[in-house]
Amino acid sequence: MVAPPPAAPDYALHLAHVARKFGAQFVLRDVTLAVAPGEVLALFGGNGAGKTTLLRLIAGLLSPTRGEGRVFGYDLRDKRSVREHVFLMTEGGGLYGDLTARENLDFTARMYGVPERSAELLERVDLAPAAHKRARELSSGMRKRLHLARMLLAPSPLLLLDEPFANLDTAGKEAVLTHLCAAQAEGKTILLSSHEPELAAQVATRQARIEGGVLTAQIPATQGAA
Ligand SMILES: Nc1ncnc2c1ncn2[C@@H]1O[C@H](COP(=O)(O)OP(=O)(O)OP(=O)(O)O)[C@@H](O)[C@H]1O
Repeated sequence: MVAPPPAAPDYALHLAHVARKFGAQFVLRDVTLAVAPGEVLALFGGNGAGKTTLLRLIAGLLSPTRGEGRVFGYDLRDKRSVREHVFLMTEGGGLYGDLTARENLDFTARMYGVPERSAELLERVDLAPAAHKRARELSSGMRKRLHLARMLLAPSPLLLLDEPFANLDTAGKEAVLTHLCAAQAEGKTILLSSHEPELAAQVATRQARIEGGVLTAQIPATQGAA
């Protein structure tokens, strides 16, 4: 049975002993995590450690094999409510390849029920010249910029960002940092996975590392993650 959300949840995200396996292999074995509203948590871990799996699970795209979790008080099993509170940015998801960059943003606005402002957002992420290119014709860095524009459009209070700095040039990485800081200043809660500790540390209020299916370190950002 799915429990109702508390009237005033203390946490943006709360996970208790969450595990997830694919076939016989446990990718996440025992993840317990509490994230307060407004925190920016950077997740580190080697290739295949389970970062994307954890983000997809929090976004309601995967179910935990074991354990419990809540997003703003909503049980992870209540996927519809969870998805209403979460924006997930992953390399593979979220964009429609046959739609142009602009059409993707128009569609995102309609999906969230917010006013369309695609031209302005394409300017903000330096993608205006590619407005009429199909998403599948964009380079990976340009697709990342389009994802960033989608993030700016999303009203979701919890942002889950899978490697937001990957495949970007220096200016693009700076732009991501600027937009993340702005999102945090607006009160958003952010979980981001990264292989770039120096960049992530510039915006993270806390850092954690996934290793062997568990979170091995949850430390304040100032102490470093490596
Ligand atoms: N849908 C799936 N079916 C089977 N195995 C999967 C699935 N999704 C992920 N895995 C496996 O789970 C493990 C963790 O993958 P995941 O993508 O979460 O790692 P990651 O930490 O994000 O890695 P990277 O840093 O390389 O992006 C990998 O061994 C991967 O092959």
